[in-house]
Parts: sequence; C-alpha cells; structure tokens
Amino acid sequence: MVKRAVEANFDGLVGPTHNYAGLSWGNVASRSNVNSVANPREAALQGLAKMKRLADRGYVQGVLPPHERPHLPTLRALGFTGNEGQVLSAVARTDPALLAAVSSASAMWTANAATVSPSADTADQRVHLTPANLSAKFHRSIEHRVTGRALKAIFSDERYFAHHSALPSVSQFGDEGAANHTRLCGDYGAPGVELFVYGQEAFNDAAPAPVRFPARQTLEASRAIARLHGLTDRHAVFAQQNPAAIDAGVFHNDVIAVGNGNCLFYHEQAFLHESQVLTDLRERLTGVELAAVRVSSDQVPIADAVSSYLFNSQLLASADGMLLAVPGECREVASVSRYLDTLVQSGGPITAVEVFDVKQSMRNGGGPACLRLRVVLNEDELRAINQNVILTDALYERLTVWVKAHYRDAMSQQDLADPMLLDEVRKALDELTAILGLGSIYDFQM
Ligand SMILES: NCCC[C@H](NC(=O)CCC(=O)O)C(=O)O
Repeated sequence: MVKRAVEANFDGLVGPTHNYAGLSWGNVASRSNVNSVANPREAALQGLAKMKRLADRGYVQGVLPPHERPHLPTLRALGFTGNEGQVLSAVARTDPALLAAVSSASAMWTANAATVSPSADTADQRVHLTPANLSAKFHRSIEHRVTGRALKAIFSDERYFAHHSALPSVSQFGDEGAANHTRLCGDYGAPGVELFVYGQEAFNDAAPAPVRFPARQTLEASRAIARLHGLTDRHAVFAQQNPAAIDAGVFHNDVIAVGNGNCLFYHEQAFLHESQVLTDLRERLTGVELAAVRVSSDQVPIADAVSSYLFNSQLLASADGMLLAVPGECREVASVSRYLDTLVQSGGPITAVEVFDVKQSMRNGGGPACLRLRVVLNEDELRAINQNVILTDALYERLTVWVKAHYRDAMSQQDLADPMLLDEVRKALDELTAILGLGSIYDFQM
C-alpha cells in the first residue's frame, strides 16, 4: 500500500561568516565575486524569507543549522597552536587563504549536505541519509561531521531513519550529495527512481572527463551511496554529466537540471547520453509517464543557464501543476526571461513561475535549489522528526530576531581574523541549538 508522503525541504540557514572568498574553482560566480564585501545578515534574511514564503504556501519547510566558523579544530589539526586569538592571528598572517577556507559559510548549501533516499525506495523501508564528503574542495570537506550530527539530531528515530558516514574523503569517492541526485516518482509515497549524475569515472582513465574544471562527483561514489541506501537496479539510474557542461561552469548537475514527481526539467547539454537517461528512467517509472521538459541551446544558451541559474530552481508540486521557484537573476537574462514566459503558457507540467531573491547566496554560486535538502517523508516519519526545526510563523519570527541580534551586515576577508567574530558566532550558535532543540552538535559545545 502506498503511504501518504510529502516532500519536505530543509534549507540551510546562512551562517554569520558568509563571505566571498573565491574558493570554488569551476564555480563561475564564486570566482567572479572574490573579495567583494558580503552581507551575512541580508543573506540569512533572504534565505529565511524564501523559507517563509514556501511554508506559507503549505510546503513542509525545515531548517538546518549553520556550522561553527572559523573552525579552530581544523586549524589546530593543521599545526596552529596557542590560544584562539594566537591561532587566528597566525593563520591570518601566514595563510589568509586557509583562514578563508575554514571560515566559509558554505554549509548553507544543503543540497550538498547529504543524499537522502526515501523509505519507499530502500530495501529496509527506512529513510537513508549519507552526508556528502565534499572532498573536491577543502573548505567544504570539513562540513560532513557536523552535518551528520545535525541530521542525527533531527532524524533521530532509528525505526525510521538510517544514517551512514560520509564516503572516504578522496577524489575517487568525491560525493556532492543531493545536488547530483534527483528522485522521480508518481506519488511521493510510491516507489520511485533515483537518478545519480556523476562527473567522472575515477577508476577508468579511458572514460570521458572534463578538461578545464574538476568533476566533483564520481560514478564510484554514486554507486556506493546507492548500495549503502539499499537501492536495487529498479530504483537507481546512473548517468554521466556532459563533461562540456562542467567545463562551461556546471559544477553540479543541479545547475543544469531539476526534477520533481514525474517531471524532469533539463537543458539539452546536461547529460552525456541524453536519450539513454530518458530510456533508463522510463523503464523504471512503472505506471508513471515521464514528463521530460527539455530546453534547447537555441532557447537558452548554456552560458545563460549558468549565469541565470534557471535550473537551480525549486520545482514543487502545487494544487494545479508544478511551481518553479526561480532566482531573481532569471529575469535579468533575456533568453531565460523569454523562455520562462513561454514555459508557463506551453501547457506542460510546469504551471507557475515565481521569483525569489537570494542574491547574497547567488554571488557564491548557490541558487534556491542549492539552499535546500529535499527529504520525502511519510506521515509516520514526519511525526518522528524533531519538530523544533519545522518553520512555523513563530520560528520564523524567532530566527529573524536571532539573525538581527547576532549577524553583521558586512563581511570582508579582513574581518575573518577578528577574534570577536569567533565569539559572536559561538554565542549565536549556542542560542540557535537551544531554539532548534538540537542538543550539542558543535565542537565548541563538546
Ligand atoms: N550548491 C552550491 C554550492 C556553492 C558552493 N560555493 C562556494 O563554496 C563558494 C565559497 C566562496 O567562494 O567563498 C560550492 O561551490 O560548492
């Protein structure tokens, strides 16, 4: 029997150290905004406003906490000694790039937090969660431990939830989580098919690979996640991303494709073997017709897809079809704006387009879809999670007050060395874990 289920979205609350450090080679926005002054307060409020709008529409909206940054335990593991002020001033003086790396608020992009397989797909009928090792970028490779703790503090009931450790942190098992994972299905509670998109095969030198920018996800990693989650061949499809797309700045598949329910919305240059992907999906979607919404390069050149983040939109089920929640940049790129006008009139599955302003995040290459982790939950599972992280009006108000009390409105690279910043962050996060009822998840709390 198919259980009633919903797709919940868990957005990463932007952390107090949000800044532009140009840390992500291959991510065009990150590199082009390097050294701009960021506004963490505005970033966090933009994220909260997105969550609130969707919660008001009736979507189940959760919150995932930011991480402790700058991360002193990482600096100590790399040989910095002395008290915290001494560690910070030494790293600022000798290695500012390292200080930036351990200060990034990148955990906000929770599409990279983990891969989640709903219970309807897995062998033991539990929801399976694996934090992504994010091994392609040092600043992100330090996220998975705390991410795992946060997920365990929210999805704690072992009758319903199975947690795995991140894969080995080496490039051969590079894993970027849900950004390269799309689930297609009929009802959310019915068995679906999980599309794993990888950039490269690690153990096959002859396989196609990008030449300019790194492929962050490997086939080997995707297969390991599917095994860990107990997905049989009926429930998993593996597809290679088009290497040319990676070289054009598509560092994750969610920059060029998004799916929901029976709909896959994608650019014609997304996949290396497009028709095979569609065939593999159709074979496994029993009783459900795949609605493939393909965007051609004539309609939207790939460079425009990358600069507008058209495909990094949230595709959400709505009463009369599907809502595409797009970043504001989509209305600033002519080809994309034109395309969106025709899309809703085309009579296809996507029936509405709405614009969300997440500009602070966009300038680091994170659109609406990057900011959320999707978790399909049936009614029992939804009831079993930590309810304190579900966004209600009261929680929205509380988090807004919390952000305004603790966040700065300007963050430059120089500011990261300020020892006051570390104190501010810890004070804020200590309060946050109490608000969200998470217990102790940060190193400084242990
Ligand atoms: N899913 C969106 C991820 C964006 C993220 N950007 C960053 O980490 C940029 C940080 C900086 O450059 O300061 C990344 O590339 O992994």
